[in-house]
Amino acid sequence: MKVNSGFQHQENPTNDRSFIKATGGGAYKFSDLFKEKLGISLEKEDEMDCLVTGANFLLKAVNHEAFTYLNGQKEFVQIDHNDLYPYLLVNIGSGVGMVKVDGDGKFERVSGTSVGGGTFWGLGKLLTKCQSFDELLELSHRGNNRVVDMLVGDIYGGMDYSKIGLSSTAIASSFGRAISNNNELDDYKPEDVSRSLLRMISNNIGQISYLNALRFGLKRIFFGGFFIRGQSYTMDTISVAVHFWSKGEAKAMFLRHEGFLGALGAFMSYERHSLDDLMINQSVQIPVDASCGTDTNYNPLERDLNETESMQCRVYQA
Ligand SMILES: Nc1ncnc2c1ncn2[C@@H]1O[C@H](COP(=O)(O)OP(=O)(O)OP(=O)(O)O)[C@@H](O)[C@H]1O
Ligand SMILES: CC(C)(CO)[C@@H](O)C(=O)NCCC(=O)O
Repeated sequence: MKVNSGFQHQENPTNDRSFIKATGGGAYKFSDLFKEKLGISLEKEDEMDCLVTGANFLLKAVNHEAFTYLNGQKEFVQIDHNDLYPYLLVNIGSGVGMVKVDGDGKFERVSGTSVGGGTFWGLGKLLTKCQSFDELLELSHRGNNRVVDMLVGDIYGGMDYSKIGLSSTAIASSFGRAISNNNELDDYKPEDVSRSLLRMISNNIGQISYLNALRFGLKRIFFGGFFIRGQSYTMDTISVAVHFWSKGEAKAMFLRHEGFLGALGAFMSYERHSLDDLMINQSVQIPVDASCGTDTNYNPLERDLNETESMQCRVYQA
């Protein structure tokens, strides 16, 4: 569930309780709990509406919101407001949603995959016995996927398969090495398993995203969702997948506030008069570092802003 930071008291037809906007499945799932324990009503906003509203807002209002990430290099992308649409928004949460965005409030969910962040966390937990998502990520930083994955070179006796553009180090089959040598799970280091899993899932998402972009002739793919969390390896793998499958034609772009699109969208859906309070000469405080997670390499402010708790961005009235 994504909740926004706003909190309101309002005359409500049914009661006079406080309410907050909320979106995603949790807005339904935890509605009774919020009411019972906190006396707060959740006003449900559609998840896809909120995602798109949040992404559009960030892309238009926040300087240096989007960036590419390749070979450890982060490069901010200048967004031309007049040439933003159409684009593909890929939200990697527990599952993955792919949304073709054509404008404000104009979008279509064109695809999705159940192999997403929940898969990494769930399967990773089973395979490595780690206790937290951060621990699993930490493991992946130290691992070597080549121990677990079957590479093209493993199949071709160390050679590239250049005729179809596959180098000897390309993954031919994720987890493919585990079929050999009668190995058991215990024979593999959790670090290597975690890295292979992260690579498999990120690669797959990158590939499906590109194919969907191709399907609709979209030039730009923006990736969001809490799975990414500014992780260099995750972003690098997704970027490489998009680069590889598009033969360099398309670039993956990431959002600095990737985990907050839905919450921001829900916030934006407060009634006009409430939003007006924020507009004109006022600014919104958006947390910039809340999604940094454990990746010590991740600094969303790098080359852009000083280390501050929040950033200011102006909200313009349409
Ligand atoms: N500290 C964490 N604990 C658990 N999962 C985390 C953590 N940090 C990042 N994640 C990743 O974020 C994913 C959830 O992301 P997010 O909150 O955006 O999605 P969601 O709303 O649960 O899912 P969906 O978009 O499918 O509804 C998890 O599956 C996991 O891969
Ligand atoms: C079910 C939702 C929309 C809930 O956020 C998300 O987890 C998702 O897009 N899952 C992928 C489902 C699919 O398209 O196969």
